[in-house]
Amino acid sequence: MHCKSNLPPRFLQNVQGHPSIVINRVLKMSRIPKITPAKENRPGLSNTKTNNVRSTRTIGNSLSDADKKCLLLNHTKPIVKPSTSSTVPAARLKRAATVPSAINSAPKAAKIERKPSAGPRIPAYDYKARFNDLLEKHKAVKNELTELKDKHLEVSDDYEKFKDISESSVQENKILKEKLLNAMTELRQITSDYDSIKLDKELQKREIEDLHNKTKILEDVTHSLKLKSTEFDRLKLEYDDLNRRHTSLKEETEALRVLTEQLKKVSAEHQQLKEDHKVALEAITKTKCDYEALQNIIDTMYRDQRILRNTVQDLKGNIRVYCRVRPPLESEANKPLYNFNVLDACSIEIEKIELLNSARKGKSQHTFTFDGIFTPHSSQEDVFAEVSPMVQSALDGYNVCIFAYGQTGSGKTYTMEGGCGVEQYGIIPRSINMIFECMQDLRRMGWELTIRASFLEIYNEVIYDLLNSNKEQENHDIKMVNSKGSDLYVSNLREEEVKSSHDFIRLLIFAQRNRQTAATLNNERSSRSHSVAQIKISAINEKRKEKFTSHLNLVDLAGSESGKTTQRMDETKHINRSLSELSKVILSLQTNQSHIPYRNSKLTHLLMPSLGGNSKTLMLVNINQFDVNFNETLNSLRFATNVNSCRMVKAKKNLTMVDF
Ligand SMILES: Nc1ncnc2c1ncn2[C@@H]1O[C@H](COP(=O)(O)OP(=O)(O)OP(=O)(O)O)[C@@H](O)[C@H]1O
Repeated sequence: MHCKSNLPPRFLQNVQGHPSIVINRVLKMSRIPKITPAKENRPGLSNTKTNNVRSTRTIGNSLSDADKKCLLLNHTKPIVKPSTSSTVPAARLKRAATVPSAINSAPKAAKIERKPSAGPRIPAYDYKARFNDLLEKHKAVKNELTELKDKHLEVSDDYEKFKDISESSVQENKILKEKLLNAMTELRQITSDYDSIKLDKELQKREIEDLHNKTKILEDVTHSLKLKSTEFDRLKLEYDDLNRRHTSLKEETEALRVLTEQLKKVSAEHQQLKEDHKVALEAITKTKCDYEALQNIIDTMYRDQRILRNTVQDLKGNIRVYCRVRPPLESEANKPLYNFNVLDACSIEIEKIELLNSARKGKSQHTFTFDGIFTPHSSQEDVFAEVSPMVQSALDGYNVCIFAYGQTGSGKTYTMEGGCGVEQYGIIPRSINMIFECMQDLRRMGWELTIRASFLEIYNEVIYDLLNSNKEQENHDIKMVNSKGSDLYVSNLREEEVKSSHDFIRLLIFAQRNRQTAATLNNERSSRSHSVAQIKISAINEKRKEKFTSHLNLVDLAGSESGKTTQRMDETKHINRSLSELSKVILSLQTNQSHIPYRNSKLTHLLMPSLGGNSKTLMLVNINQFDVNFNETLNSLRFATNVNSCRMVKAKKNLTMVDF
């Protein structure tokens, strides 16, 4: 490009437009003898070989970028030393070859131009014509010469310019050649580097491929390892499971072995037992027979015992009266006492010496005889020992009534209910204990017992249910169970089944509390009311086809002393009436009256089944030793003596035959 800028525009135009014409002109100029340019300054005309090289170089200088690239590519080919001729592509050789051929073709064209134009042949004899023709030719040649001279001048100028340009081009060419050589060296270096890089790259590529393959293999291995790991886990679980099963099987086997050994032993023992069993069975059969025989004997004995017991009771009397003297309490130590003497097991003597200044001067001495006397030293157990045959009678099927009679503070409640602790238990809790203890023996003899309990209070001839804690009490009337009138019941009265002594004690405590609450509401009511604990015993013996129902009435009577206030007068009226009615009933029974006035008071009416011929009655007359209560004590003892003098007819058992 640099070259182009140094050429004159016209030349450049020619060169760019028609390179062959320029070359022709140059060749033509080389034939002009006047101009003898230096051989080296005339490009491409000395010999073909040089021309070829030069023209190649010239052409190389004016190579297009594409050719240069092509050339570069040829040089950047792998390091194989090419032969000079074979490395040049055929196309390029052809192009290079066209340059000399164009140069060579220039003289031919000049020759053709100098040929005379073809016209009619001048005969040899026509010298004039030939001369004219020669003149014409001479003119033409002369003109041509002039023309050529002008052109020569013109071309000489161009040549000079071209020469300068050529020189500068040669210089440039040299520089470029050097540059090209440098570039070629660099290129070779780069090519070598490139080749080594390429090799490296190839190697790296192979390595990468290797690595890739290895990665792939590794991935495969990892995947297979993962699978193996999963398989391993599964197998481990299976192994653990199998191990466990193995252990348990081992244990089971061991246990089985032990069991087998035991089984052998047991089998031997079983055989032995079988033989023993056979012997035992024979023994049992024999024992059963003996047992049945014994049972019959026991039954007979029990019956006889019962008969005897009741015979004794009958002989003793169905109304029995005991006297109990309570000891003074610590708080009553300073109270003056009257004298009393226990003459024998059944007689008591009380004595009071009246002061000389009193209206009734002298000694007041009274002797009373009862079925038994309990001194202040007698324990609750001593008392119950005498009472228990009555409870036994209730278990034998008799109606029984046990009274505690006496003035307020004489020890009635203590005797019937008792104090705290088992030792202090009175007749009521001891009776229930005895009933439940005997129940076991009766069960063995085929008796099934049902115990029901109710607690009531009679105050001023009104019945109160002590198992009902409501202030508003329902009406309680004494009614007949059936038309025979042998059995009675109290309407709206709660009756609880008791399964144990504990059940009964719980109910007793509940009844006591209800009675105490009523007492606080109504001044000292507890002392002025009759308290009745009813125990109903229902027994059935399926084997013997017998059943009975008996009542055990345990009565804590109201204080028997006369009242001093108006209210007390009213209470005393009721109490005295009921006690006198009780006395009347007992006397009527004693004298075998056709009419027994049971219904004259609530108490006698209620106790009717337990006071009649078909019952047993025990009265405990409680007295204290206080001098001040001497007269009341005397009254109590007189009342008890009256009762004691009454001897009932032989008691009848409530036994009935049952057809199951
Ligand atoms: N045998 C006895 N041994 C010891 N203490 C007794 C005896 N008898 C009664 N007592 C005591 O005497 C006091 C009065 O007895 P208790 O309350 O039983 O008399 P009561 O006749 O029932 O009186 P009330 O008619 O007022 O109910 C009580 O504190 C009681 O513990």
